[in-house]
Amino acid sequence: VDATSGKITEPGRGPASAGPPPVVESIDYNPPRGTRDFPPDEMRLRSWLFQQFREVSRLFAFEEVDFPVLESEALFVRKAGEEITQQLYNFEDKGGRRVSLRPELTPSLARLVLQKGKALPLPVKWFAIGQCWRYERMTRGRRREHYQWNMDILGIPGVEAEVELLSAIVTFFKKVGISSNDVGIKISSRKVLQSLLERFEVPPGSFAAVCVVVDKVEKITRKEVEEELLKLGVLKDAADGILNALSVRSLTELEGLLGTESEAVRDLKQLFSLANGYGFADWLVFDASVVRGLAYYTGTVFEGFDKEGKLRAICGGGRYDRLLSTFGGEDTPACGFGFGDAVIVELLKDRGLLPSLQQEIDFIVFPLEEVLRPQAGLVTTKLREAGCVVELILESKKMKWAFKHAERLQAKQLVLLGSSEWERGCVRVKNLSSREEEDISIDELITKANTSKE
Ligand SMILES: Nc1ccc(Br)nc1
Repeated sequence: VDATSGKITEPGRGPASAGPPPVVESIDYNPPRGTRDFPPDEMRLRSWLFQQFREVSRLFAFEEVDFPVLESEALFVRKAGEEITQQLYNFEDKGGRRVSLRPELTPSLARLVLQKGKALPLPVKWFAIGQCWRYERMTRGRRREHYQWNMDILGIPGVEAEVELLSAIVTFFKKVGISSNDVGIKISSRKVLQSLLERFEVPPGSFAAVCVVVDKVEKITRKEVEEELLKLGVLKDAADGILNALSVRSLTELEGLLGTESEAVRDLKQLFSLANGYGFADWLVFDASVVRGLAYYTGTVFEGFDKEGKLRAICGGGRYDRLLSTFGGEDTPACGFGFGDAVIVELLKDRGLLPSLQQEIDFIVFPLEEVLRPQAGLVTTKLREAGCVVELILESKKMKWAFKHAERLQAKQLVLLGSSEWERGCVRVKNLSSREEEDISIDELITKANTSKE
């Protein structure tokens, strides 16, 4: 590979007497458009973030699951006009199958639950962290992949499930240093919209599509929303009534609008009351305009938002009681959320809450003479067996290089093997912060290492 141009040549092509082999093509060192590499610094932050996701999921007694990033396209084809289904990263594979990179995890989770069938006791409490894809026209220059943390509860029809999920989200925020001054969670129910559509005699078959349009209300103008609603058979006065109703500012006002028998009002009152019991009601805000953009939500919907109003939704979720039956399964109550890896990092950056993450090296082992390399290997193995992070210098180097290397890696201690010390059964250990040094036996070194790791 030519170091500057990155051009590669195919070795061994053409007759022996021919000149240099032809350049076949140049390799672009950047990842495909809209995708990211994770070099060590970024990977440490991603691993830290996923560790927080996993720790919260563990505390809530959820089990981790995963699915193929490639799924049958049929899992995601829906007719409600969602952006997510219009940007499928889909194609026909070499076997002529219609497949797609997953744009979300919920349909895969539903598929696995249905695959397990009655053998799977309910409630199911599963979480997953997976890369999701969209084919965004590069005109908008947005990313085409992100990682999403999902938690889902299946088999619980009541808002007790939503409250657990909301508590998990709040637990995560608190764990990374975010408070209810920084972030809130908007709560509503699609049953609000359902009641309004019934009141205005909108055909029930357009419910999902209406939700998808109404979800755009903060992204496009009200006039454009009304035009899109009109195309779905929602007449002007109905559209006005619906959009005005979604601006109610309290559950009391909502009850005045929908009546005391409203399921939406009952669910939301119970949800807020339970959240109060858990101690996180201060994170929640009723907001009737929240509908979320996924067609399959049927009840409670929620989204995390930053109170400075600078960022896109941090996370979002809701109840999807009909999804499994649309896949041919039994009607199974379900709710869950998705939490992306991008907005949360922007928020942590903005709030100065990014953790400082360095590689942690306990020992650098350095044979001063190559003849002592096998012995250096022995010391290294024993230190690693004691649970220490050890960097063994793999080439013959000068002492000055070793010290600079230790400095760069911020290693704690440097173990030097020299023939005179070795003949006395010792190694020299330099503490790189205190600069103290001592000759100690290997057994003593390992004993100290074990003690430090207990
Ligand atoms: N659904 C989805 C997939 C990938 C990205 Br980036 N954003 C949303």
